[in-house]
This record gives sequence, structure tokens and C-alpha cells, in this order.
Amino acid sequence: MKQFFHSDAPFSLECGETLPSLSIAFHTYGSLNEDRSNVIWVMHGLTANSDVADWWPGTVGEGLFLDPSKYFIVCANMLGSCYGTTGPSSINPATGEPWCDSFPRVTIRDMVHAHQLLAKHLGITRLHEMIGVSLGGFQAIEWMVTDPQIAENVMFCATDSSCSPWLAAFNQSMYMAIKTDPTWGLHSLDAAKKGLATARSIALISYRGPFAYNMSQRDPEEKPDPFFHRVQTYQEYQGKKLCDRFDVYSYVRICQSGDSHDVGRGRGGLENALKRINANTLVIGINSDILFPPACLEELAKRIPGSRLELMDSKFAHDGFLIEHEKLNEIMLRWRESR
Ligand SMILES: CC(=O)SCCNC(=O)CCNC(=O)[C@H](O)C(C)(C)COP(=O)(O)OP(=O)(O)OC[C@H]1O[C@@H](n2cnc3c(N)ncnc32)[C@H](O)[C@@H]1OP(=O)(O)O
Ligand SMILES: N[C@@H](CCO)C(=O)O
Repeated sequence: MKQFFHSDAPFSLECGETLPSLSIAFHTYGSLNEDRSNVIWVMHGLTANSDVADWWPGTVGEGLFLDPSKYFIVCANMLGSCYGTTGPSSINPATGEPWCDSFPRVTIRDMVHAHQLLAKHLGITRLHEMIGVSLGGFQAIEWMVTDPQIAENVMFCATDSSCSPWLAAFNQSMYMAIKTDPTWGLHSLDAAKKGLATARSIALISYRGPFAYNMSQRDPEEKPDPFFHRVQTYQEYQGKKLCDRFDVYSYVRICQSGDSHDVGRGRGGLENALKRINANTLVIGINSDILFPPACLEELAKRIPGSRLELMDSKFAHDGFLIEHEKLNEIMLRWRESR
């Protein structure tokens, strides 16, 4: 069930600006037990939302990893998103209009801070399990570093402890594409849709990698038009598909939060910061992921004391964490049984 937490207290951001208030859209599944020991907190990726049962269907249900008959599962929409939590598409109370381009830059730390307020509001001080995927993994790692006692067990999948030059390069290419759109900067949620479509096309290359493309978009041997490739309309279609559900300002602010990610910042570096995590930790990498390649997850696992690394076999590269939900369900169930 989708719910909202609203706080009228000003919310300070790392950039120095303050949001006058904060709303967080979240879903819960199942019931909190008497001693509040059955909470699983799920942190979603870039363009998903708080409805984990919708975007990760093979993991939610009786007998599955996220089992609402046993656990109280919380998934909250991230700060800056357009799916209900305060972001560029929300109304700025000072103007009565959507924030659009005037919404301040938010960091992963701001996102975690917002979710910490929601946890407090729900009376949750300890999580049985924390699950973070991709950009949600950035937040989960950050939360565990700021508050190592928050979770007994954590799983980080297809993610990293800081923004790599490789990720920042994709992000920068997207911003460059978006800014060539003459409607970029207009105070409208319909601004820069063409730029956003191009940005999604760029990002998708990093999400799918060569194997997935060559498998799903292969052309017939005898094409009527030598210049046509099936993948051309796929890239166009995927751009449009994102534009139909996202606005450019939310997209840019969320990507920029990824640029800000570095759990070692101001904490004596990554190695020092990651040493603080003392939960039972499972790190899952995807063998074909080119955005967060296996070596990156190996490095993460090496730096978290006592953590365990699993590499999931998938042809779908980074997006494997969404597409292979049933496989991940198996891996996470095995992890739970082995503890
Ligand atoms: C309110 C909401 O909808 S929120 C959405 C939730 N979002 C999330 O969960 C997180 C983000 N999600 C994603 O990134 C994606 O949805 C994924 C990774 C889970 C799956 O990606 P998809 O786009 O569904 O899969 P895939 O890459 O196989 O593309 C299939 C689509 O491309 C179309 N397609 C495939 N090849 C081509 C082509 N050559 N030319 C044109 N279209 C093509 C298919 O017809 C299909 O269209 P449809 O989505 O209208 O059914
Ligand atoms: N396909 C995912 C990739 C980000 O991890 C999304 O759009 O959220």
C-alpha cells in the first residue's frame, strides 16, 4: 500500500540549501511484529519507485525472500524522484508551482538522511535486513557507514561505494546530451524530453552491455535497408518509454546524486569508512555488468569485514538485477538460510 510521510520541518541539504518541508512516498508489505524485529528495508535503483512488488516481482510473496507473511517490508521512494517523494516535480510551496530546474542538488547522504527520518517516524531503530540495489545500494552502503548498528544483515547488489570515473563519464555524457535540447532550463516538467530520450539511450548501453544487445537486437541476415539496424528503433523506443514516465529535472538530480557518492568523503577514505560495517554482509555482482563490473564488487566485498561475495550469472549486464529477479530471490534465500 502506498503511503506518505510528511514533515513540515525544514530539511537541510548538503549543498547548503534547505527544503521547506519533506514528503516521502513509501510502500509497506506485511506487519511489524511485537518486538519490531522483522523489518526489511529495500532501497530501489535510479528510475524505480517504492512499489518493490511491482519492479521486483519474483522476490515478493509468500515463500519468497520478501515474504509479507513473515516480514514487515518497507520500500521508500528516494529524494529527488518523481514518484511521490519531494523532488523537482513536487510543488514548491513558495511559488505554488513545481520546482523543476530550481530544485536543489541532492546527494546520496541527503537521500539517506530523509529515509532515516522515515524510519524514526515508523518507530524503526533496527532492521533485520537492509537491501540496496544499484543507486539504492549507494544509499544502503552510506546508511550502514553512518549508522553501522542499523541493520543486522545487509545485501548490496550491482553497486559501489563511490562514483567511479566510468559512471561519472556516462553521467556527464547524459548531461551534455540533455543540455543540447533547447528546452532544457524551461520551467516546465515537459522540458528537454528529446535530451532526456538521448540520455536514456546512452545510459542503456551501460545497463545492457554487448552480450544483451547482440542477443536481443540481432538483425536478420538479409536486411532490405543496409543502414537500418533493429537496435536503432529500440534505442528510440526506450528513450520515449522513459520520457513517458519521468521528467528531466528529476532524472538529472538523481544522476547527480550518484556523482556525489563517496562513503569515504570526510571519513578518512573508503577503506576506513567501509571497515565500520559490521553486519552480516552479502555483496552480489553480475558477471556481465559493465557499469559495476565484478572487480568493483570484489573490491567492495574485500573492504567490508567478513562479507561474502556472490557473482550472479546473467546475460543482462547491470539490468540483470531487475530482469533476473527470480535468480536473485534464490541467491538471497540461500544467504538467509546459511546464516
Ligand atoms: C510507473 C512505472 O512504470 S515505474 C517502472 C518501474 N521501473 C523500474 O522498475 C525500474 C526501471 N526499469 C527498467 O529499467 C526496465 O523496465 C527493465 C530493465 C526492468 C526492463 O526493461 P524493458 O524495457 O521492459 O525490457 P526490454 O529492454 O526487453 O525492452 C522491451 C520493450 O522494448 C520493445 N522493443 C524491443 N525491441 C525493440 C526494437 N528493436 N524497436 C522498438 N521497440 C523494441 C519491446 O516491444 C518492449 O516494449 P514494451 O516495454 O512496451 O513492452
Ligand atoms: N534500468 C535501471 C538502471 C539503473 O540501475 C533503472 O532505470 O533504474
